[in-house]
Amino acid sequence: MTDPSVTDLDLDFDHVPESDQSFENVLEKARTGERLTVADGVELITTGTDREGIDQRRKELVLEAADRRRAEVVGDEVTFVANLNNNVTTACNVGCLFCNFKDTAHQFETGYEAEHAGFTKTPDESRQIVTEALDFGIYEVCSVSGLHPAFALNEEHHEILRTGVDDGDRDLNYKPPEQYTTDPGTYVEQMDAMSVDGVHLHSMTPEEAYHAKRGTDWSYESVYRELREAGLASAPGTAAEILVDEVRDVICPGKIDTNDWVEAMEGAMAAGLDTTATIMYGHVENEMHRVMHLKVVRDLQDRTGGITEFVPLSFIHQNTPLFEHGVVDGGASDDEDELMIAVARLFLDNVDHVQSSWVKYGNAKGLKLLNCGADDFMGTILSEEITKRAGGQYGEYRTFDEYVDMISAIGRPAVERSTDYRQRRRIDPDDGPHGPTLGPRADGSPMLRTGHRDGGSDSAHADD
Ligand SMILES: C[S@@+](CC[C@H](N)C(=O)[O-])C[C@H]1O[C@@H](n2cnc3c(N)ncnc32)[C@H](O)[C@@H]1O
Ligand SMILES: Nc1c(NC[C@H](O)[C@H](O)[C@H](O)CO)[nH]c(=O)[nH]c1=O
Ligand SMILES: N[C@@H](Cc1ccc(O)cc1)C(=O)O
Ligand code: SF4
Repeated sequence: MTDPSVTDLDLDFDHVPESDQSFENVLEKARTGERLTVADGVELITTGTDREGIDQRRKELVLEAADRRRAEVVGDEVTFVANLNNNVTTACNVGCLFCNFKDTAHQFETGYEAEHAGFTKTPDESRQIVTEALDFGIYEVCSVSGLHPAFALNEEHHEILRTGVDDGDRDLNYKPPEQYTTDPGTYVEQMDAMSVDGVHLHSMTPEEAYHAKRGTDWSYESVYRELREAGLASAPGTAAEILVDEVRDVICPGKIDTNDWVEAMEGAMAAGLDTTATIMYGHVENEMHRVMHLKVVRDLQDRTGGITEFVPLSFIHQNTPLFEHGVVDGGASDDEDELMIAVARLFLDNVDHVQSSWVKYGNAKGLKLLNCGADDFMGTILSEEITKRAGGQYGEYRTFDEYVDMISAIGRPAVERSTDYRQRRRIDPDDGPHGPTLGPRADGSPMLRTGHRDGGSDSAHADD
């Protein structure tokens, strides 16, 4: 049976790609580094609103301008980090239509008999996973999770939420931990557990921060401060999707809106945390929405200065409700991916780094994008659930040797970096084997594929 909430989607958007600019004028503006307007960005990302489809010759001019800008802003180095992904739980009732990571939370309740593929880790289990990965030399833990109904910031928050539930308030998306087979602990306990031995903990998206303050009048800043005290070091600017509400209303009606996302990010930065920003594109949105999104990010960065990198995430469509219900028939094309990276580089004149995410693009395209405006090539990651569950094919792990080979093959210097880009080490390609050196236990030993706890199950070479 078709889900009526999916078939009734309103894709008749108010915002459509429009520009009163000429492509040549905007290209000249982009080349000289003048700040671009939304109309300018639309002209570039569409290769001219006066023509249908992508004009290949014009596209090359946009990519070339972005590649030059990248060289001016950050030089030729290509950076990456040694990181581990630890998703704490897949339990989530928010119901985003682009997501196949989540499992509806009732399946995690005690008494639910049927088998399911979801998981929840206790704080002790999270600590164990991080502790083991430290021995491989990682120095960043990236942790994003489903919004488990039993998650609360701390014990005080549990008390508030329990009362809310007694009042019959169903909007709180809360059920006490006793109702579940596995208790995820509180957010504070998870942060504390994952920040082992000075590892950099990158966690708590704006959506998760909202969940950690639901039902209270706490500010985002105070919530992020408490998480920071427990060990959090920076926050991922995911949950951004497309920062235009008419698109959010279609693909993630259960999520916080654009203003709330911005408020959460400001709160994180006011609490002293660095952040990243993302865009998840290539589904129902149009080019106008993509550039309006860039403007929201640029304005936020003008006010805060705390965004270290911008990460375009190309929609992985295969196993998602949007694709399965025929709302979209695929993801972004290669042209769209290239132009997204290039226009992000040209439009975001106040964000230094643009990431090419191999988990979304694979090795071959990921490398190409490093010549279209991107300068960062993500991280080793060790385990990737979100893209994999959506049907992504590009594996879960890259070793330092693979990184150095790939980056050297495009004639660029490979550089190991810390999450905040403040520490960097240029790697001599001839001096292998290569391994991380910036971590608490990183002594330069290679991160052997066989040594990884999921060893053998990844498919890092599937794309080449
Ligand atoms: C899966 S959520 C986990 C954290 C948290 N539940 C949240 O939404 O912020 C993290 C991000 O993964 C990205 N994501 C989810 N499904 C995806 C897909 N099919 N393709 C590309 N990115 C996806 C979205 O940008 C989303 O914000
Ligand atoms: N740290 C980065 C990740 N981490 C993986 C994500 O948490 C996630 O599994 C997936 O990407 C969701 O869309 N992914 C990146 O693309 N870039 C990172 O820097
Ligand atoms: N969307 C991803 C990817 C990502 C993670 C962390 C980042 O800082 C940037 C991008 C996430 O789940 O969070
Ligand atoms: S994107 Fe995040 S909030 Fe949305 S359904 Fe997936 S896990 Fe839940």
